[in-house]
Amino acid sequence: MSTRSQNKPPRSPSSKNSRIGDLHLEKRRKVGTGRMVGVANNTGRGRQPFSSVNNRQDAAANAGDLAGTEGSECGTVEFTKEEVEALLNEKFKGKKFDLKGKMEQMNDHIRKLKLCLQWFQEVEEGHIKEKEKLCNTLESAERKCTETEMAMKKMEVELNLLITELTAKTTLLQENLAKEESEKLDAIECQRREKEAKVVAEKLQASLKEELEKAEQEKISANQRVTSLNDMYKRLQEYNTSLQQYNSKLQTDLATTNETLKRVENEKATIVQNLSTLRSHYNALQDQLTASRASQDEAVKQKETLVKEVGCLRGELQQVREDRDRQLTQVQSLTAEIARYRESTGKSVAELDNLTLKSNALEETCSSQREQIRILQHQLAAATEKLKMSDLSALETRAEFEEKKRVMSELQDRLADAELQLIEGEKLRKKLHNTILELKGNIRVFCRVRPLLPDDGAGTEMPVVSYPASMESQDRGIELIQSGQKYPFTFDKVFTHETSQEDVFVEISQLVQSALDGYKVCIFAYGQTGSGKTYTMMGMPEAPEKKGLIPRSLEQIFQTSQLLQAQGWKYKMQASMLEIYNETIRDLLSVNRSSALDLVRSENCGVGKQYAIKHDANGNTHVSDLTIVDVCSIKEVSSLLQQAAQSRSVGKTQMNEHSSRSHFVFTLRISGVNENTEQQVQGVLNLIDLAGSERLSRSGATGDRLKETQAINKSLSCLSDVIFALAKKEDHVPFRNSKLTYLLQPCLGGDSKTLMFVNISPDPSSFGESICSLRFAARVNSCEIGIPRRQTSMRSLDSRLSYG
Ligand SMILES: Nc1ncnc2c1ncn2[C@@H]1O[C@H](COP(=O)(O)OP(=O)(O)OP(=O)(O)O)[C@@H](O)[C@H]1O
Repeated sequence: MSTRSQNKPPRSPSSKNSRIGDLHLEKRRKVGTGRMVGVANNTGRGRQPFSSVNNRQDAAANAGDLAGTEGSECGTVEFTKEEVEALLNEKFKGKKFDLKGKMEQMNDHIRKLKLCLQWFQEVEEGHIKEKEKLCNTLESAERKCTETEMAMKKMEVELNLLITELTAKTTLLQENLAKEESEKLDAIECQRREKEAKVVAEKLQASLKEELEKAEQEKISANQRVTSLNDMYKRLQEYNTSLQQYNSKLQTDLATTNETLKRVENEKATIVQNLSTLRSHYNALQDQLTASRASQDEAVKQKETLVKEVGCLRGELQQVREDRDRQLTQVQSLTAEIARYRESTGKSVAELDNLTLKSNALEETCSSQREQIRILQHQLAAATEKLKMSDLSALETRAEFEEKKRVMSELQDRLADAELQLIEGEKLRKKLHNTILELKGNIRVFCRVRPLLPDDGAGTEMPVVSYPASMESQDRGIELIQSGQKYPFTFDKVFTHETSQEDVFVEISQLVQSALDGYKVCIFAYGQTGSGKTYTMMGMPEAPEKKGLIPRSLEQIFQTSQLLQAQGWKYKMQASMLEIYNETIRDLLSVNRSSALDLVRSENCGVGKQYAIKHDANGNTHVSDLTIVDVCSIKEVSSLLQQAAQSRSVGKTQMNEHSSRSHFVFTLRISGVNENTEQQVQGVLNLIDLAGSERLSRSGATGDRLKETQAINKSLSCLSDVIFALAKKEDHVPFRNSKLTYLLQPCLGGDSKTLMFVNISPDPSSFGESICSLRFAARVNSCEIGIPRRQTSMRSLDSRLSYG
């Protein structure tokens, strides 16, 4: 057993070869011959059932024994390789002319050969049945996988629709809520303003009330003053009346006095008359004077008394007059005082009027303010009502919102459940996908035939490529035809010249997806120059439908990584691009533009930047000093691809106008971490466009081109050496013989998922190269590499996203 196979993990029971080996073992046990010499060991791989023969004679004798004993007993005989070889090499013994003896020996030999043939047919049938069984298992697994994928996609679409609907509803509700909230805020603001206005109005009312009270007080005091003035006026009027009465009394007294005076004067006149009478009488009396002197004296005395009396009366009158004047002065002063009082009363009245007016004005202001207050109160009541209403509606909206929130959280729970289911489904899908890949073999080979080009020798010869129509090799078989002879090949998939770029990509999209799941994935295109490798890998990026696998894979990687964000995955991508030209590595993303010159110098003088390839324990490849660029979008990678395309070594050959003269290696390192599960994955996607193989005789190359072609052919032959060594499970695999094989070591000999495209030209003149390519591809197809291993771990607290 080789060192490589010792290191390999135990093979799964589903492994095709071990199952065939087991079948053999079982069959042998059934036969019960006990002749299990080396079968279990040697047929364990299913590919080399026979060990080399050391002693052919013994083996032939064994075969003879076998044919003689078991063949007759059981009808089924098994042969080892040694036995078969011994049988084939068996020489007839006996004398030269013992024809009978030889005849018998020949008959015996023919019988053994028939038995051997019968055994071969049985083994072949067993193989075919097993193959059919495996095919059926594969188909059912694929069907299951497709169904699961369909269900997942459907569920995803439904969930996306649900999420969109919910998001729209939430937005609407949030808008409504925001509207309601703003209305509520407006109402609150309005209420606040109204409250302020109310407070101001109340303050105003209070101040007005105070003023009113003051005015009323003033009014009361004024009224009191008016009342007191009125009282005084009344009293003065009364006094005036009493004075007038007194005056009139005095006038009456004066009149009485005047009457008395008149009476007195009348009396005086009477007296004078009396006097005259008396004088006459005097005369008479003179006579009587004497007689009457006495009477005269008496009369004089009387007169004196009367004069005294008149004087007294005059004094009295004077006194009365003085009294009257005094009274008059008093009346005048009282009148003046009354006038003054009247004046002051008038002033008070005016003041009172003024105050009344002011009071009226104040009352009017008060009433208008009251009216205003009433309106404001009305408005306040309306605003409060509105506020209540908006509070109610806000409550309703809030309740509705809460309800919606509850529904939403329910839906979110359901969504989370569905997402969990999705994750589970995704896990199942990955598992199934990996099982399928394991069943299919870890290094798979797809064949692609390009269409005939105008420059090809179309129509001059018969077509060289055909596709068998049998169900068994549908989409998997290809036949090369030359001179009526068919050379059939079967691969994992055969794409005809009509297959579009998209259809090709569909077949590898799952493999690309594996890189995101933490696998190392390697896809490379192999074929003669001009067979469509660059078209397959890069395509024509300017025409979207003709985009090749590299841009399509990157688009898928970025799109899927975006989608996986919903499941908590965060990815970091780093891209690097290099070419191997004449066994020298060139960094295609180097900013140092002189690298091309370096290259020429390095080739010619053996100097220049040396990029060293190293593999670590995890099977990760590092190229020292290589530019690694962090990329976040397809746009960034596209511009890097453009930059690389411009730096690539391209030349014109007789077979291709723009021939890639180097191996182009695009590497995308993917580091993912799941924030929810703390799971970490590290995948690598290697996309390689190999330089075209070319026969020197056909290439017509000379000088540098010849050197290039030789370098290309050498590295490709190193690649085939590696593949052959792997196929033969040799102890030593010459990975280090070329930069290309050393770079691809983890993909070819490690735990990567590797896919090779073998590109074929349908041009009849390329038949030779095509058959070489197909034979090489068939060899690769039979090659086993390690079981793909996913690079996954759990994130520790302080770990960072980094490349190993
Ligand atoms: N499937 C296809 N459909 C249409 N045209 C194709 C297809 N495959 C290849 N071609 C055309 O064939 C020509 C050669 O293809 P391409 O340059 O891809 O070959 P190549 O194998 O990369 O050659 P080299 O090894 O010399 O670089 C190009 O003009 C390309 O457009």
